[in-house]
Amino acid sequence: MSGQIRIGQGFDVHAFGDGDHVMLGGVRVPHDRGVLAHSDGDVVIHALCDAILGALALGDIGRHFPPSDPRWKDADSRMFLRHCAALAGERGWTLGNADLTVVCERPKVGPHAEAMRANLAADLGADIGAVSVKATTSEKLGFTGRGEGIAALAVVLLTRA
Ligand SMILES: Nc1ccn([C@@H]2O[C@H](COP(=O)(O)O)[C@@H](O)[C@H]2O)c(=O)n1
Ligand SMILES: C[C@@]1(CO)OP(=O)(O)OP(=O)(O)OC[C@H]1O
Repeated sequence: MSGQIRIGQGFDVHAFGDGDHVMLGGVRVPHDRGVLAHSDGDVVIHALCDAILGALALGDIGRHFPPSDPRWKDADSRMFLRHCAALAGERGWTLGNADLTVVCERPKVGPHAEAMRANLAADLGADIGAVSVKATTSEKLGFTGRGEGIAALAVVLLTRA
């Protein structure tokens, strides 16, 4: 294979707080808690942005969208993702695939995984078959197990001819 490849990984956590939903992969998932965040607190998208930025060696999401900047207050994280996808595209990189794991006891992610994949694939300009969304509990262990917060991990592969 004569093309180039790049791999990137991302991880994000948000604490639960008051609220009635969490945003996951751009999907509004009903829940008895919300998350504490400057933006809409979408851990899936934040981890995915960091994976893309990592593959590009362009820092992290906080460098591009500082939490101190009032422009990003309550921001729709899909805008962050489209920005990161554009940075990759401008440099000639195409998504090979993205694999995401959400870690929480609740809410159940499975029923929303297909809608999340569709949103993420649209924002990445990728085929939905290249975007995977999985979930696991942490078997009641740690901060996710105690229901204190939600975490997400992302791995991406970028390709360039
Ligand atoms: N928030 C979650 C957590 C898990 N799932 C689904 O349940 C399966 C079993 O989870 P374990 O942690 O007990 O292995 C998991 O494979 C997911 O399919 C979920 O949808 N949402
Ligand atoms: C998304 C940003 C935007 O200000 O803030 P938060 O929503 O707090 O999310 P986090 O993952 O903690 O940090 C990254 C920031 O760029």
